[in-house]
Amino acid sequence: MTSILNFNHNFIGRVIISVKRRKVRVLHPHKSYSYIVADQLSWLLKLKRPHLNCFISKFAYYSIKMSCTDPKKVCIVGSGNWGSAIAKIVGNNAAQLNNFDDRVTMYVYEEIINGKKLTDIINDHHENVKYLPGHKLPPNVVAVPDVVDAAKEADILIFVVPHQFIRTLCSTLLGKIKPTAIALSLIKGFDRAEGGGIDLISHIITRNLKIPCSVLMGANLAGEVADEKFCETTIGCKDSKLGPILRDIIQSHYFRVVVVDDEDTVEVCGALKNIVACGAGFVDGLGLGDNTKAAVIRLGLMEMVKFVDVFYPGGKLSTFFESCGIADLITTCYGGRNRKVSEAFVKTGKSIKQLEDEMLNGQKLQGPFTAEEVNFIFPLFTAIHKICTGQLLATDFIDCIRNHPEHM
Ligand SMILES: NC(=O)C1=CN([C@@H]2O[C@H](COP(=O)(O)OP(=O)(O)OC[C@H]3O[C@@H](n4cnc5c(N)ncnc54)[C@H](O)[C@@H]3O)[C@@H](O)[C@H]2O)C=CC1
Ligand SMILES: O=C(CO)COP(=O)(O)O
Repeated sequence: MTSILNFNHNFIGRVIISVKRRKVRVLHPHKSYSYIVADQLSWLLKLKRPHLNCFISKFAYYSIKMSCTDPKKVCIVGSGNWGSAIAKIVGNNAAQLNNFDDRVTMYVYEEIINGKKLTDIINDHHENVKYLPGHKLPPNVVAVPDVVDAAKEADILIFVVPHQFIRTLCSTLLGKIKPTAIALSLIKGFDRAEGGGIDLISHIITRNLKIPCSVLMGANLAGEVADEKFCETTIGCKDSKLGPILRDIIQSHYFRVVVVDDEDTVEVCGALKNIVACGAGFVDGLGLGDNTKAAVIRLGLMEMVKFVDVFYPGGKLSTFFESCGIADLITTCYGGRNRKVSEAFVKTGKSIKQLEDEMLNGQKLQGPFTAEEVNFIFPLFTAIHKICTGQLLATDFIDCIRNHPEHM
């Protein structure tokens, strides 16, 4: 049963009581709202008189007022291909859901396109004409060229830049954001740790900005998400209170979220599958068939599992069966940019950098960088790195697969 009660003095909003769910919801005139556990106001529920204009005691009034929280402000740090596709979902959700502020800021690395600033184009025409042409962004998504201006008031920071820019952004943001903010990283990649080895991007964000950072990874080719074609994704979040908040701002009827607590494994999957996708591209470039590509995908998956075992012990095998694992591996090995450029690399003999510039119109590849960062121990990843950097011929790739320890 849901009852609506209007306060008849000191009006602060409407109270919706859901007896079934034992929750009291306060709708503030300024969109602030709060869920109050029914136990706290159980006397109110005991009235059981729907549509009653009731007298609220001072105590109840203040307890409701105090628990009214401001709607959460969201900032998207990044505006590339994926950043813009996710801005479409987040902008729509923020406009519809009471617990989020309508206005979503989006940090845009400023560029001049045909004599106009990209931020002006986005704010005037609601389209990122460079990185996601042909898709309208909701008008409540506001492009901001200064990352501090975009992020300083945000309660939720969604990081979605190519991983090579994260350290600079963190140092710019240090001390300039709300200490209570939380972060969600959509960035697939690693960075080099200062003392050697690799660093997870979410760990860099947490360490540098001193805020918790969860991750979102999945089989999510940006163009298909922007076209509203159905897909799944995985949020890795250890804090059971934050997971639902992050899911609410990101989930839509065509973008379904599963939250798991195995944060590090989710992130490692998102980074490593980009290396395997380069291998899949070599197979395509060499004209080898789907069976060979499947072998590369399988061996890549084995190395991903091993990588987690060695460097992030305690990770769950079940996480590899979420969207962030096998599903993202498959979609990227068939439809991603890493695959596409790697195929062209074999066919044209041009360098990866040259092809990235020629083929991606400013978008960035993550696979070759990541292969360089993990260029040790793992034979498939190492072979892919060596081919990307010209230390090995693409035609030698099959020998690497043939001699992989999995076949010994
Ligand atoms: N595009 C996709 O389909 C998906 C991408 N991802 C991941 O999301 C992350 C971001 O990817 P995209 O949004 O596709 O980016 P993108 O590949 O479109 O990269 C271009 C972005 O980099 C920005 N940029 C260029 N120079 C910069 C600088 N010096 N400082 C800051 N920003 C600069 C550009 O302004 C632009 O926003 C990556 O880690 C990627 O792996 C994840 C899922 C899907
Ligand atoms: O991560 C992706 C899909 O989930 C996109 O992969 P690419 O960067 O290879 O396009």
